Amino acid sequence: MIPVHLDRISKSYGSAAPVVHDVDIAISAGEFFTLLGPSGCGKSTTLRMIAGFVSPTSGRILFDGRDMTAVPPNKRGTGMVFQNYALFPHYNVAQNVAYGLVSRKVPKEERRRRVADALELVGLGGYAERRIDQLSGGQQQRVALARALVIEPAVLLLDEPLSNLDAKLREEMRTEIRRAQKKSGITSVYVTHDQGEAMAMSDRIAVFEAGKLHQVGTPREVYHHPASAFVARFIGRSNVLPGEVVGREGDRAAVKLGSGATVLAGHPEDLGVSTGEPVAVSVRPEHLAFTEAGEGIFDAVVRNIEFTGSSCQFDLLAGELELAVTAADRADLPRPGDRVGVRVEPERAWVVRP
Ligand SMILES: Nc1ncnc2c1ncn2[C@@H]1O[C@H](COP(=O)(O)OP(=O)(O)OP(=O)(O)O)[C@@H](O)[C@H]1O
Repeated sequence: MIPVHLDRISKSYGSAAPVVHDVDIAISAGEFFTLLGPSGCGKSTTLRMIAGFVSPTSGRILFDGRDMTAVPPNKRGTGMVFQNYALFPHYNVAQNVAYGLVSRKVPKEERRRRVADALELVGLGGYAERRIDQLSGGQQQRVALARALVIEPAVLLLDEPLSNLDAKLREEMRTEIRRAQKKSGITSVYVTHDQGEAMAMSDRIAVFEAGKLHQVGTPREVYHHPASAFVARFIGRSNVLPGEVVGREGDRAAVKLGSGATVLAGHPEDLGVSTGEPVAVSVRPEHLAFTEAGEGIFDAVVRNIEFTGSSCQFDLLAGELELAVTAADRADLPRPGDRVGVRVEPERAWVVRP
């Protein structure tokens, strides 16, 4: 188990704006760490810099304190799992998994044992002799994972490994990947654009937008204390409410919203919030609740309701501001066209960078 440090790395192609900009991340030994963001945000480029397929324009990649920036990919001790599996179709399962051991000249007996262990680890114990084209997509991805794990890499790198699978299989496989990673203890870096996947699997998540790192935190931290409006909206849903700081109470800022109501909101330590400053406050839909009109932070009209089974999702209009509210299903909920008051659950408002 080794730590990985991305030491202020940037990447530019030609004279265009950097696709990765001054990213500094310290990944702990044994951690399952996810690079998350929308398409084109630079997460795959960052992963490729860790693998060594792409050289940073500036900055360094350190494995266990050792500078790997100039070390070629095959000398870094990384295992890769790709979206398209990249298996050899004319080899059977065991031959595919053994590939990296053959090229490392591992003796035959040891090879056989390690391949069997790796297949066991990914739940493919009885599949050694199967042809690749006789496997489902999920099984092929397990083979790809076993092939990466069998070489006992120092760092496991996974680039959107589940995007070719259907939704149900994706959920099963993310549990499998996490289980295998925990068992092997290998420091892992996972790339995805799927926030649900990132939340479910990761020890910590780095959220990227347009080459810039917005936040690094545990799933709970990025959900409850997003650093920016982008993170608040990208991780789950959020109401991002514009307002102005009018004072403080303890460690929280008093923010006057457009409706004239004031909310107390926590804020990131490094975000100075002084009186008079325009800010945005993030409140999750499940942290807004209904009250009598005139009693909350907003008066609103119910525009639409969606029943999802476990809850009801309300779209409201408060003046020109659209609000999302999630409530547990019950008989006395408001209906479309009703006028309602909306209040914030205590301690649930959070100041974010605009
Ligand atoms: N070889 C290259 N030459 C020029 N531009 C590139 C090259 N590789 C990537 N880019 C650009 O860098 C940006 C980031 O790409 P990257 O693949 O890292 O994003 P991503 O977040 O992984 O997106 P996706 O999920 O779509 O792969 C994109 O705008 C892309 O067009």
